[in-house]
Amino acid sequence: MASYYEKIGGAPTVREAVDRFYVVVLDDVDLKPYFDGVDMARLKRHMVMLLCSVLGGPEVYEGHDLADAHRGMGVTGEDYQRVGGHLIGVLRELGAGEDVVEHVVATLGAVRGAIVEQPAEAAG
Ligand code: HEM
Repeated sequence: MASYYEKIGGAPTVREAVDRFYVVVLDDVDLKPYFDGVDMARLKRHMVMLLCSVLGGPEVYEGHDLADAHRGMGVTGEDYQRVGGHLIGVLRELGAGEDVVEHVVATLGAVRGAIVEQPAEAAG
């Protein structure tokens, strides 16, 4: 059975998704300030490896542990939801099926605790 990675078109699709993802994130005025001074080339490289491996590709994630990478940023639950929504949005844009989307949503749920440091101000 084809992996999610193969189904969406492998590394080229993941690279395109990550490029589009950070365009959307940096275009979001609530999120942009987090990325001031960040080496975006390195961040993209790490995000591509992470997403490839999450989707079942052969790439190995070599970035920092997600909790270490985000410690001290004060990422709120609301920010997290927005970032996750942008990622799902670009995956859909690139033709990812619901099975892929569900897998990524589940993974986002699983790593949320490592990244979020403050509760969302309000639900919904
Ligand atoms: C939604 C799930 C998220 C995933 C899977 C994720 C993944 C990553 C990865 C792989 C890195 C690179 C770590 C490294 O280079 O070693 C990173 C760094 C970073 N993330 Fe996230 N992230 C997520 C959510 C967020 C959110 C919600 C924010 C802020 C609103 C954020 C802000 C950042 C910033 C600013 C960096 C750069 C840190 C630095 O280089 O100093 N991330 N993230």
